[in-house]
Order: sequence, then structure tokens, then C-alpha cells
Amino acid sequence: MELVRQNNPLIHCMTNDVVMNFTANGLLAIGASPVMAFSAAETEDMASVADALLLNIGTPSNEGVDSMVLAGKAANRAGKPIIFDPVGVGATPFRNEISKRILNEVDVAVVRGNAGEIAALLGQAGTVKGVDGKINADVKELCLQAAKALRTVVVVTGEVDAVSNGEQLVAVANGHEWLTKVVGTGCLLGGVIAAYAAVQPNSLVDAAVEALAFYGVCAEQAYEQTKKEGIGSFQQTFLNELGNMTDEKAAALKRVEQIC
Ligand SMILES: Nc1ncnc2c1ncn2[C@@H]1O[C@H](COP(=O)(O)OP(=O)(O)O)[C@@H](O)[C@H]1O
Ligand SMILES: Cc1ncsc1CCOP(=O)(O)O
Ligand SMILES: [Mg+2]
Repeated sequence: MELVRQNNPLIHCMTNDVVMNFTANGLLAIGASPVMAFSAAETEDMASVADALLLNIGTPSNEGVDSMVLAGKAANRAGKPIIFDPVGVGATPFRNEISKRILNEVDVAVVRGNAGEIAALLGQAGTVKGVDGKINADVKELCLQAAKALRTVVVVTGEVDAVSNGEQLVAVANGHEWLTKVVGTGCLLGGVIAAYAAVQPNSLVDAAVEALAFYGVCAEQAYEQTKKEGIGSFQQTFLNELGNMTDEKAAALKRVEQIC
């Protein structure tokens, strides 16, 4: 987090219409610099100068995906990490097609999704309803399998999060259920992982694990302060925590297990 605050990385966010404002505010809170740019007239230029690119297919269109692929190729040429959030993949054939297209045409550094979405990327259908997806199987095993199959770092989120690059597997238990009551917390997390990856591009598993622990601790702290009030206050206090949390406090409260 200190590295993010010192470097103020520029995060090019091609994200969905629902979470744009929340994502920009969350990234500002952690000390990153968000920019939302979508037109094919400029996405290559923006992705080339940004420190990381977030591709999120929450509210997809054919033109939007063309533009994402252009941006992704430009970020690849510039050597900048790309975080892909396959929102709602598995819910419709269109989302399945465009996820495949992005993964085929762009070299993605980190894929971040809930368990149903990551299972859908592996062809396991039937668990995603809209943008929500839980599975009954072991999330850690799913994460390892997905990282091997997709040849990227994979982050599967839920009650316990898992991170894998196909060899290492790490679990992060921080977080709070109220994160699921505020729209966009998964999407903002993709942006936060992008910021961590921007300042630590050569150790993406560590970057993702640190981002998840930090994010989860902020949620736990926000819940303690707002549990008598409700999720409106939680959302605001969570943003405050993203801005005020220190690496020292997050390190003291993190619950991280190195599995292999
Ligand atoms: N039951 C839960 N308990 C604690 N934290 C959770 C729970 N479910 C999700 N989270 C946290 O909420 C954030 C968003 O994850 P998730 O809800 O899986 O994403 P999405 O919004 O894309 O479905 C992550 O930080 C995750 O750790
Ligand atoms: C509700 C909704 N519909 C399309 S995108 C979106 C936001 C999903 O955000 P998150 O996955 O972070 O809950
Ligand atoms: Mg999501």
C-alpha cells in the first residue's frame, strides 16, 4: 500500500456502468489515479501510458469488447499488467463468448472473479445467476485448476479468497459478508489488485494476496464501526478505511495461509 501511495499508479479502467464512480473513488482512496476511457479512438493510447489496465465485462457490448481488445493489445506491447474481471460469465452465451475472446486475444496477468464465474471460465456451467456465483466445490482447488488452465494468476473471491499461479496456492480469510451487500465491491477489488500489480509487476501472486488481505481488513474494520447502522454507512466507512489503513495494521490483522 505504501508503494501504491508513493507511486500513484495510473489505472486505466474499462469497467461497467454500475460501478464506475465507486471504482474511481476507491482507487483515489488507496492513492492510485483512476482514468475511465472506452472509445476505440483512444483506448490504445491510454493503455500505453497507464501503469495497469482493468478489463471488466459487467455491462458488455460488441463495440466495448472490440475496444477492450485494442486496449489489451496496447497494454501488452507496453508491458503493463492487465486484470480481467469476467463479470457474469456463465450467465449468458454472449458473456461466455467475449470472455473467451479476451482471454484468447489478450495476454491477461490476473483473472479475478467469484467462484461461479471462474468455474464458468473452465466450462463448468450453471452456477452463475446474473453477476453472482457460488459453488459447492472447493474454491482453492478451483483456483489452482483455473490458474493452470488459463496460464495466468487467478483470484477466486468469496468467504475465503484463493490466489494461484498454477504452482503456488494461497488462501486469504479476511473480508466481511457485508461486502456482498454493496454493489461493486468485487469490481473495485479488481481495480485495487491492478494498483498493487502496477507497483509490483514481477510478483503478481504476492501483489494479489496483499491486495486481498488489505481489502478484507478494511471491510472488517468498517463493519465493526457501522454494524448498528447498516450497509449505507458501511460503504462510506469502507472507503474511509481504504484511505486510512496502514500496511502495519493490515499486516497485524491479515489471515493468510500459504497452501503450496
Ligand atoms: N461471505 C463472505 N464473507 C466475507 N467476505 C466475503 C464474502 N463473500 C465475498 N467476500 C469478499 O467480498 C469481496 C468481493 O467478492 P465477491 O462477492 O466474491 O465478488 P463479486 O462481487 O464479483 O461477486 C472480496 O473481497 C471477498 O473476499
Ligand atoms: C449489478 C451489476 N450488473 C451488471 S455489472 C454489475 C455490478 C457487479 O458488481 P460486483 O461484481 O462487484 O458485485
Ligand atoms: Mg463481480
